[in-house]
Amino acid sequence: MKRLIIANWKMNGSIHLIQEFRSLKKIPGTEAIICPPACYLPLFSDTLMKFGAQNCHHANNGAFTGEISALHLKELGCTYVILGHSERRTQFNETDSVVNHKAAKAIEHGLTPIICIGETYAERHENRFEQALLSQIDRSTHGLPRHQYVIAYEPIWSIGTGLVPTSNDIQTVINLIQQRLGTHTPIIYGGSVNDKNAADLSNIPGLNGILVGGASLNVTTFQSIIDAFQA
Ligand SMILES: O=C[C@H](O)COP(=O)(O)O
Repeated sequence: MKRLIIANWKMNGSIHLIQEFRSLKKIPGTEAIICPPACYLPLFSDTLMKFGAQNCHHANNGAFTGEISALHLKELGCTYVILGHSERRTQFNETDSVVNHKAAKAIEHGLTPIICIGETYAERHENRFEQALLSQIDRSTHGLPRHQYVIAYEPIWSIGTGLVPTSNDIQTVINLIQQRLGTHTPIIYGGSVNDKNAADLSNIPGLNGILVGGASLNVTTFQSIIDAFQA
C-alpha cells in the first residue's frame, strides 16, 4: 500500500493556506491526506487532494448541536477521519468506547478511521506503556474489521514537544500492535514529525506513514516530509 502522509491541521489553517497547498506535488508510493478544520472541507472537493476530518459523531444525525456525522463527511468527499486523538480524549473526555462507536460508524459509511493511541509520559517512564497501549487498542478497535482502519501511534509526550521516540522504541510498539492485530492494519506514527526527522522515520520497517501536526502547516515543509517517504 502507499505510505500515508497525513496532515492534521488541528484548529489551524486558513483559506489562504488551502490555496498554497494546491501546489503540493504527488510523490510515487505516498498518499498525502489533508485534515483541515471541518469548515474548510468543502473547499477541498474541487482539488485533486485527498482529505479527511479530525472527528465525527457516532450517530448518523439527530439533536447533537455542533456535531458532524460520518455521513456528512462522506457526502463532502472525505476519505479518512482521525478519531481518538489524545487532544480529544483529554479535552473532551472521549473514551475508547466512544472512539470505537465513532470508528464503526465511519466504516459503515465508507470512511477509513485513523484511530489514535498513545501513552503518557508517566506510563512510558514507569514502563506501563505496553499495557496502556494494548488496552486502548482492544477497546477502541473492538469488533472492527482489521483491514478497514489505520492505527496512529502518537505518544502523548511527543506531541508538539520536539521529543521523538527512538526508531527502536517505535519499532517495539509496531511489533506490539502487530502481535495484537496482525499485519493487515496499517500503522503510522505521529508526534513532532518534521522535515529533519522524516527520513529516519521513513526507514522504520512496518511503518506505513505518519501523522503530522505543526509541521503540516507549511507547504514547503510538508512537501519535504512527503518527499522523504518517496518509494
Ligand atoms: O496529529 C498530530 C499530532 O498530534 C502531532 O502533532 P505535532 O506534529 O505538532 O507534534
